[in-house]
Amino acid sequence: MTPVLRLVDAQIPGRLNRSDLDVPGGEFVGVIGPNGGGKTSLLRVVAGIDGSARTLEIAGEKLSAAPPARKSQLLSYLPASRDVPWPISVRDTIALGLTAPDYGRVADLLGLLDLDGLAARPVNQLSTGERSRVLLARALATRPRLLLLDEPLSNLEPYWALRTLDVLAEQITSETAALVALHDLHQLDRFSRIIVMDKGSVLLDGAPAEVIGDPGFSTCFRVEEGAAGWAIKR
Ligand SMILES: Nc1ncnc2c1ncn2[C@@H]1O[C@H](COP(=O)(O)OP(=O)(O)OP(=O)(O)O)[C@@H](O)[C@H]1O
Repeated sequence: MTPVLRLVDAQIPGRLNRSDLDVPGGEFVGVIGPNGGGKTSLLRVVAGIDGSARTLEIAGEKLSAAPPARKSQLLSYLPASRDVPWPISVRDTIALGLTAPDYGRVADLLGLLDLDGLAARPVNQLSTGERSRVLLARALATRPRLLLLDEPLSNLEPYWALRTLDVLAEQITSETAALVALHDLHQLDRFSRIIVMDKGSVLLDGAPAEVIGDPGFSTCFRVEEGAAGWAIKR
């Protein structure tokens, strides 16, 4: 079956070393790694924003050949920055994620992320966590084949961090996948696969337990899991 993502020989000079990645449908992938490890760089090359790749195909389609409307059905990219300069409403911000007006879909997303009470507010006047939920709703709007989310859990209160993982897991079907950058090591079991980026390369790639159990994991993160939870590696 055609993978949702096929990436061959991707690189951003000085940031991302030559990397290959195959993501079949149904995968919910956590992308972790130390600061500067290359998580954002990997997401940006897959989004077609930075760098180059010999092959970058989403659901078998060459991303660079896709017209903008098709591109937004193939993938959505949520950048790590939550800055939004526009004084436009939450409802209209979510609608901007769509390729054609569909206020039924916007209403569903407002409900899904508990944003009904904020729908008429200017998005640039929300708190950072509130804005995170709006931008996530916008990223989900087209039901893309591939979700690329850079730290969607940062700035969220515990309830919304957990609920966001539930919402994301519910979006995954056999024909879609998600790559989610995060730092919270307590959430790794929620993913079907974990990729560890270190020094601009994929260091580890596998099921959560396999990756956490690899000796390279604690060396790279300089933390280790003990009876009392994660602690600095001595
Ligand atoms: N615009 C840029 N120009 C040049 N180098 C950059 C740029 N952005 C990032 N880098 C460098 O590329 C490397 C990878 O950065 P990247 O942002 O991909 O890491 P990250 O794993 O997402 O980090 P973090 O956890 O801090 O968000 C780092 O060494 C960083 O300093």
